[in-house]
Amino acid sequence: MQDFTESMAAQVVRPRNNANYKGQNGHIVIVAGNERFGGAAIMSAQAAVYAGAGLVTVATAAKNHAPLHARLPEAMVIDWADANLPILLRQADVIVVGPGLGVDAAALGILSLVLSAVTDSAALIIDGSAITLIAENHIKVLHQQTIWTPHPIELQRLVQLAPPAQTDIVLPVVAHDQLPGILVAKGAPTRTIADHAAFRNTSGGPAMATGGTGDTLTGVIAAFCGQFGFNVHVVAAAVWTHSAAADLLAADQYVAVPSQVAAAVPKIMRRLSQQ
Ligand SMILES: NC(=O)C1=CN([C@@H]2O[C@H](COP(=O)(O)OP(=O)(O)OC[C@H]3O[C@@H](n4cnc5c(N)ncnc54)[C@H](O)[C@@H]3O)[C@@H](O)[C@H]2O)[C@@H](O)CC1
Ligand SMILES: Nc1ncnc2c1ncn2[C@@H]1O[C@H](COP(=O)(O)OP(=O)(O)O)[C@@H](O)[C@H]1O
Ligand SMILES: [Mg+2]
Repeated sequence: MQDFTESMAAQVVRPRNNANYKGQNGHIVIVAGNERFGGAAIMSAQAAVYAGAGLVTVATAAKNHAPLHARLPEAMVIDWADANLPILLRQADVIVVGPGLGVDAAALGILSLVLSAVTDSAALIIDGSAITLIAENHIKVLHQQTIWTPHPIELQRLVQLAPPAQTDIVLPVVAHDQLPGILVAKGAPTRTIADHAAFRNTSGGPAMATGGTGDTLTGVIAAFCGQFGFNVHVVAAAVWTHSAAADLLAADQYVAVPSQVAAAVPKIMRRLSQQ
């Protein structure tokens, strides 16, 4: 497994053309946030906006609409029970499903809807509750452009491998056999794995050990795929950038508060683009 460094991230995050417009930077649809976990949807959406997504729409429980708009006016919103959601999902360049989704019957229904609406050309980021639901219900995901973002316990649910067995040698084999697309095995360090490449992240640290850090990562990965395409280097660069933003805060804060991490991402992207 190869270290993923700042100079590798700088090969992904290049300066924008002068004529660049929002339609070229990806329409992201984030399906997230039940009545308890609205914050997860807000953090994912904030990170997507701050990492440069062209358009961000959040499909979430009705209760979360006003708080989302108050915190993040850049994001659009749709009720996740709205009959138009499948149309929106079919228009998306990148879909995030799972942060704060919950694991009840309603959440399972929404996840099934997403899995049936995603088009072949869209990237699909599966996180949090969606991973737990897929594992518990033995759902087979066939979508090729999938990005899985489990923490070690979610990964254990998914592939029946306890955290100590999630080694650099074993994970690529298991990912190849069981998970289509790209695996982001979060931890210290996070490893980003595809069929022909595997990277160990070199940024980040324990200041990130707080609820919401993973929700924020989903938005950064989504925005990177929306702007730079779907491949393992782009995803590893998103992981590096998210943790580097946390490192920036950790230089003079004990805790890298997730919404502050999102707010620091544009600074890191600017630094990368100037290299
Ligand atoms: N503000 C919010 O709305 C938040 C919502 N969240 C959502 O809440 C749902 C449940 O997620 P959770 O991850 O809390 O619950 P889970 O039940 O999936 O996993 C939690 C368990 O995993 C363990 N764990 C996590 N990382 C670990 C590591 N690196 N090594 C060893 N053990 C580890 C925890 O200690 C805990 O026992 C998800 O949908 C998530 O997106 C969380 O992100 C927290 C914040
Ligand atoms: N000690 C640590 N060192 C590096 N990264 C960490 C550390 N602790 C947590 N993280 C990062 O924080 C994130 C936690 O994700 P997750 O558990 O899904 O959070 P949540 O679901 O609460 O948003 C991952 O990206 C993980 O790599
Ligand atoms: Mg999580």
